[in-house]
Amino acid sequence: MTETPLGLSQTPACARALPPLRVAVAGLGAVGLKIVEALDEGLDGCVLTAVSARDKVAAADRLSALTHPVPVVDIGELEPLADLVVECAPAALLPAIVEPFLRAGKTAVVLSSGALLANEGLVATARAHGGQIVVPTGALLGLDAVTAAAEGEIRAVRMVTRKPVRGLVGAPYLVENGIAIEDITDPLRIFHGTPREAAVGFPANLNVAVALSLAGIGPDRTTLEIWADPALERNTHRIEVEADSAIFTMAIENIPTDNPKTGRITALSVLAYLRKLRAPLRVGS
Ligand SMILES: NC(=O)C1=CN([C@@H]2O[C@H](COP(=O)(O)OP(=O)(O)OC[C@H]3O[C@@H](n4cnc5c(N)ncnc54)[C@H](OP(=O)(O)O)[C@@H]3O)[C@@H](O)[C@H]2O)C=CC1
Ligand SMILES: O=C([O-])CC(=O)C(=O)O
Repeated sequence: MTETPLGLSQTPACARALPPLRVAVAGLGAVGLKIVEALDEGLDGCVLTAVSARDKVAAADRLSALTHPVPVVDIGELEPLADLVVECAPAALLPAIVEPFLRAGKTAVVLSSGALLANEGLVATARAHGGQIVVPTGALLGLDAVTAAAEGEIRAVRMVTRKPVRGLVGAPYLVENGIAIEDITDPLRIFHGTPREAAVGFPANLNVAVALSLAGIGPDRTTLEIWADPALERNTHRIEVEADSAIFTMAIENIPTDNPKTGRITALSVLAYLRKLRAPLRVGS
């Protein structure tokens, strides 16, 4: 046996090791492509077996550098090819991607978590067939602490999101309410409400608020402010939780990907989750 830096004994590889988990990725944008590339480079316990993209020709080009090429198929064809799907596509596609996996008793990792609120039946489908929907921490932080606090009593969860203007333009809430932010010179509070309302008004911008609400006291009791800030370069989220076990404040400044709405840490959160699935030492819940 060898000693690891943790002082834990490193035993020889287990003769009864589980086969690698077959992973499919639906959507090859800022999140999906990063996950695909990392899986292709090798991630313990997982193997990429299929991807889905809107434009298969463009996808073939994006995937041309993969060492282990995988089929590019329509989202309805993914399920037989994998044990788990990572949904990282536009929110409207959530049920079409996730439902076949849940019906087969498999796992669906959901990035478009805001769309779960309009598709709550997916939870019943998972329950009925032994599947599981996983909402990763994504672009946020501390959902382990929030779920722990929810085992006791949480009195309040407040979130304030500040984003650069380019991370918010085009959101339906702004269009429908005639709120123009393109030329603002000072920070502007553009929304004050609940994650349920934000999931409708900002479907591509505030998945994090819905994820937080599902971890804690739900999409109607969590409060949310959204600010457009022309001086910001990063998507920032500040969260305050008051519970009978603890009072805590968390903040994150997300460096955007090529998609200004999406932080770099989002894909990394999924990779961390996948790595834990077959790891002999698992840190964090
Ligand atoms: N939970 C969280 O913390 C976070 C969640 N998100 C959410 O995750 C999701 C993915 O984000 P991101 O990668 O930045 O988004 P992108 O817009 O960069 O990527 C989405 C991809 O889905 C592809 N797509 C469109 N239609 C289909 C289809 N029919 N079949 C397969 N793929 C399709 C798009 O292709 P094309 O470009 O050709 O149209 C695009 O490549 C979004 O819903 C986003 O809101 C993002 C950040 C954080
Ligand atoms: O919630 C989202 O969809 C994205 C987000 O705020 C971020 O990346 O910081």
